[in-house]
Amino acid sequence: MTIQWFPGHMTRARREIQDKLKLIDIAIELLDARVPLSSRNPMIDEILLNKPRLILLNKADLADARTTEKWMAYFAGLGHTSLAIDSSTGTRVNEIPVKVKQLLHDKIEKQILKGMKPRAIRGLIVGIPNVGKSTLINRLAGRSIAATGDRPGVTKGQQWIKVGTEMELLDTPGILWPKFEDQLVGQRLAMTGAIREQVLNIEDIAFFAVKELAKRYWPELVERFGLTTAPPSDLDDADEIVRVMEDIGRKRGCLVSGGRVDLEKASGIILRELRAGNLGRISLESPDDLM
Ligand SMILES: Nc1nc2c(ncn2[C@@H]2O[C@H](COP(=O)(O)OP(=O)(O)OP(=O)(O)O)[C@@H](O)[C@H]2O)c(=O)[nH]1
Repeated sequence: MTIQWFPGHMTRARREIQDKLKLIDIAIELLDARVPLSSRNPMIDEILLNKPRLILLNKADLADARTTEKWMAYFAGLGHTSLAIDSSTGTRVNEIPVKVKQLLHDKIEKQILKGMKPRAIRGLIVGIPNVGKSTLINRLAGRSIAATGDRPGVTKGQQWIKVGTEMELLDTPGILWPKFEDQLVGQRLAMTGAIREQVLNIEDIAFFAVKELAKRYWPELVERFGLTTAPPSDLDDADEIVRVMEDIGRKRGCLVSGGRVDLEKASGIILRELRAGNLGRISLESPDDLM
């Protein structure tokens, strides 16, 4: 689901998360492993302040494993512990309570030293729309709980979901906004399907996708679509990208009268297969780009 975010919504979302922070021991920041920077809220450090934090690179099943490793090293460099997971199948999700306990080790020790029986660790999942918050909550809870489509501003009673015996989660995640002002962020999120096609034109999104794929994953493109065309000689030449899109369209029989390629149809195919992971595991951002 895509939400329209206005400055007022952002302020309210931020306040709602900060109210919830008072109730919890740790924030669990969910990012999309394919686009960890673009799926990251630009104000996250200011919002979470000094709350202990675990970063989860979700949808790791769709991302390039080597690039995900690099992202984990990148976040370690910023002082954050991270874990790559797949909430849809549950891969490595059971490591979350373990990591959380490690991160709060000192606090738990202090409680024990004071003779207190440590209570369950309380966590809050935060992330931008479509990053997988509800899927993860349901996975951790072992049953279907989170109302997908929960929106900021809709108050309801706080409920704690038990995750094993030592952890509890707030049932409603904190919804954050992405970095809208950066056009590249919008394009990358659109490629993953996090931003609806109504906002950006489908052919434009597929154009960006083919450009990115030609840059890093040309062999995967050739293999998936059986391309016979040469790679673009200049990635900044729009005609060269469209030539590849047309070849994809021809290979998939997206033709209109006169033998022209139906680019809209071809675009739909490209995006659907990219998002479903049919081209292989693809990361659209790498820490190498930041060098
Ligand atoms: N392949 C894959 N898909 C996932 C994973 N986690 C979530 N998804 C899919 O991503 C889509 C969005 O997941 P949600 O759990 O609804 O995301 P959300 O963050 O709660 O979204 P909002 O309700 O819009 O805030 C759904 O189609 C999920 O099935 C994952 O680890 N791997």
